Amino acid sequence: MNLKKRTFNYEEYFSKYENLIPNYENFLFSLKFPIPQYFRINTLKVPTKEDQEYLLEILRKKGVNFEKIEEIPYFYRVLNNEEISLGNLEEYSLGLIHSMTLSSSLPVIALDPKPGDLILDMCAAPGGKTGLIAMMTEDKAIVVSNDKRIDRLTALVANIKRLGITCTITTRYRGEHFPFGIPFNKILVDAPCTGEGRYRVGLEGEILYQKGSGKANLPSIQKGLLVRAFDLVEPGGIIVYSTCTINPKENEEVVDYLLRKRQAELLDWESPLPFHPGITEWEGKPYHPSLKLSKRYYTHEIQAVGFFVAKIKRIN
Ligand SMILES: C[S@@+](CC[C@H](N)C(=O)[O-])C[C@H]1O[C@@H](n2cnc3c(N)ncnc32)[C@H](O)[C@@H]1O
Repeated sequence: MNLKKRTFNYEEYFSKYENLIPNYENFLFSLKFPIPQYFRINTLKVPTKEDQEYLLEILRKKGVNFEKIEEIPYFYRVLNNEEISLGNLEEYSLGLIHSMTLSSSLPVIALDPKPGDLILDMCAAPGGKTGLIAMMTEDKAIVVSNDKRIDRLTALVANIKRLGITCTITTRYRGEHFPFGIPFNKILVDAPCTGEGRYRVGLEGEILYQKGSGKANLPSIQKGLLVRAFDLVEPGGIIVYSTCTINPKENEEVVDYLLRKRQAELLDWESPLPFHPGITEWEGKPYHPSLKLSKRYYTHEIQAVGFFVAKIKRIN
């Protein structure tokens, strides 16, 4: 396929969101800069304050400049982005740290995993959120980490091993067909999406990191995943639906679809990062008013990948 045919000018591409994205000009400007790298300390392998301080000191000595993220425990922002590749560090190979964008923690914070929970991570690979769930529950929940792609499952299993996690079972199903019979009390649907929250802009105004055009049916896949998650979770259980895209058709409209099909309600939760409420209308189509409880995160406001997060409760 001719790659040029797939790339768009960014101003043209994002113009449909001009009235949706706050401080739109700042948003466009921010796309010209790389998103900072972040890492988190893996407390499963580095549990004590003393060892954490020692680890940070070693990283400093190796030339990693970073600052602590006050809002989210154990996360650090790399300040000398261009000079550092976190994945090449020995501390990464040993599983003492894990690199993941800051906003990737938000769906897990919304899920609020606790020791003893039985959790399905429906689209789990390569495992950033599974790893954080394991860390937040001190490896004491049971986490079924599922993904449909074998190549990505390989990366997931490698990450689980590297991070010293023992509480996971990995499975390979299309989420829409994940089998019934396991009484999950929490399910994370970190859905495949167009990834607009990751897009950056090249020197000629071309969009970088844009995925292929074979994703046209994403909203229907996302709806299938979310409805199945609802049917799998126990009554009273929690589902978190998240994407790293801006498109309301992959976000609010998917949750709106669930609210029309099933007895579900949106829940509020305390966000550590600034957000904008979900929208209740797009291109003339009204969504359920409670969608304002979902949360939109924009790259230029959080200096991380843009995200959408909705916390949902199964009522009956
Ligand atoms: C946004 S990524 C997940 C990232 C992951 N949660 C993490 O934190 O590392 C979406 C994942 O969904 C998987 N996927 C796509 N379609 C799927 C389906 N129908 N069922 C299950 N997984 C699917 C993809 O292979 C991809 O790994």
